[in-house]
Amino acid sequence: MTTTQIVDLAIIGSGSGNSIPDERFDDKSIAIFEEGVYGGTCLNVGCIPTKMFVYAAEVAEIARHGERYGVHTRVDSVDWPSIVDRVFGRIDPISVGGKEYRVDRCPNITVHAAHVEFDGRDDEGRYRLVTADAEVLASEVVIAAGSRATAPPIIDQSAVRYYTNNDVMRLERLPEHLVIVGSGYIAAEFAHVFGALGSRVSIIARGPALLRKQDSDISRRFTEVARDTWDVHLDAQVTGARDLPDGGVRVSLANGTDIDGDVLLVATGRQPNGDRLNLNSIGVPLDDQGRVVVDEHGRTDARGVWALGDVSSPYQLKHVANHEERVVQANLLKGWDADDLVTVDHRFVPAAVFTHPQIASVGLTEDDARERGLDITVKVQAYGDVAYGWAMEDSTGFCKIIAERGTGRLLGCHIIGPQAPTVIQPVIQAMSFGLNASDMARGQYWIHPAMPEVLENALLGLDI
Ligand SMILES: Cc1cc2nc3c(=O)[nH]c(=O)nc-3n(C[C@H](O)[C@H](O)[C@H](O)COP(=O)(O)OP(=O)(O)OC[C@H]3O[C@@H](n4cnc5c(N)ncnc54)[C@H](O)[C@@H]3O)c2cc1C
Ligand SMILES: NC(=O)c1ccc[n+]([C@@H]2O[C@H](COP(=O)([O-])OP(=O)(O)OC[C@H]3O[C@@H](n4cnc5c(N)ncnc54)[C@H](O)[C@@H]3O)[C@@H](O)[C@H]2O)c1
Repeated sequence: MTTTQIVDLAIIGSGSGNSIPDERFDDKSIAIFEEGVYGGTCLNVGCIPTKMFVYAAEVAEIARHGERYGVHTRVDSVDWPSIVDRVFGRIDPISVGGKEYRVDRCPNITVHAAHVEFDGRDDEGRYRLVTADAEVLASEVVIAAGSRATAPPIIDQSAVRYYTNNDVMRLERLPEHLVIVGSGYIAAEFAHVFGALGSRVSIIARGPALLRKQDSDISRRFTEVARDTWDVHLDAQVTGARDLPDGGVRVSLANGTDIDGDVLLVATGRQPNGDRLNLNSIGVPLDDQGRVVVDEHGRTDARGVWALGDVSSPYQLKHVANHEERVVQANLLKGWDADDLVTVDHRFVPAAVFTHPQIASVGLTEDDARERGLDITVKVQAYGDVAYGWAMEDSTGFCKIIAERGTGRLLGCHIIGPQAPTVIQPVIQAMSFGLNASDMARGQYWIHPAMPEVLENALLGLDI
């Protein structure tokens, strides 16, 4: 039987959307819809569990290479089931607790554990949201429905058993040989995790390099390191995939190569979930990438309907989804027509790939800057040429800074090497607050001999 509920606000998705209702929303009736695990991607199948596995992988890497520094360590064995238990033994209760909090301790909030879609508007202009057993009429709606893993049709339609980030972290056994299709963030992070923990890893990339959206020098260096570490297939076109009688999988390539492994991971991008919301019924368009179209305040074309995060953002990153959530949250409180609505800030969005070596970036790549016709100066500083990188005997890491000649305006920074996501943070700060390269380099102390000296030396080396 269908029940009907009338609410002030409906929120689709319990990832970043779950952070919207705080005490300032206590006087509003709210419905939250969640078709999957409460808490969304980052908590359950994204950032948090992956980085817990990455940390275990780092521990293994350090143990494996201790010999080089005169410390006699090695990896005796890896207890994969206990790693899985530790990770999800900590994460699952957070999801359960988050849902219980909303259900039991927020009297103004109803949680619908169901898939929801729009079904137009009622006579009073409220949005009609329908699940299998409920109808909710909402004055305002926040679409925070995220994105989902996609697989190329050749794999999806082949009936081969494949994994995505949703289930690969819960494998019962560590695979002997993991085959990964894709060469972006998720491929790079899981190659590191499984490789360091003891799996043989094959990566199948359709292009000539891995992590091709990075600055080309970073992508090139990472590809070199990856080829020394894993079995990497570049310019490879998948022509088929099938299960093998022994329980393994075979991925076939156009050049005639068959890659046999025991687990296939597909990491070929994530599709925004706006196509599963019947948005036509309320006149909200998707752009050519499938994202819900929003203005700089998070408003869609339908009055009272807002969107944020992976479903609408050009950046599929949690810190961006969090930022957009805070913008939409503030604007909901101000009101749709307020003349002081908060604006999203996408000027300097940083990102990091927690693979090995770590990678971090902010701003323009060198190619982007040149394509824009900017007059630039570029400095590449090796980790091995500053004290801490030298102490580590690092031979692959570097920091690349791109600045505008004449003004010293910082345009981009790209780092590959130990602690890259931490080392880059001062550049994000400088760019966000308008500090130029010379002032940043000379206007502060840099702790000696800490890793950020790689950044200091890169800045000092610019020919401004
Ligand atoms: C493996 C992996 C690792 C990642 N690591 C990082 C990282 O290290 N750093 C980083 O910044 N970002 C990372 N990301 C990206 C980050 O997880 C996402 O950008 C972020 O979680 C998006 O948040 P969101 O609120 O937009 O969507 P989500 O958290 O995905 O929430 C959307 C929710 O909506 C629900 N939903 C969708 N449609 C409906 C519907 N019709 N009805 C009901 N419910 C619905 C979904 O079930 C989901 O729970 C990673 C992603 C993955 C996959
Ligand atoms: N550390 C982080 O911040 C982090 C970690 C994981 C994921 N994420 C987010 O999640 C998003 C999704 O990650 P992802 O790795 O799936 O996507 P991605 O966009 O990073 O990489 C997709 C890869 O799949 C390849 N590909 C796409 N279609 C293909 C096809 N038909 N056949 C073969 N290869 C194909 C692309 O060439 C690319 O190498 C990322 O873009 C990122 O925004 C972030």
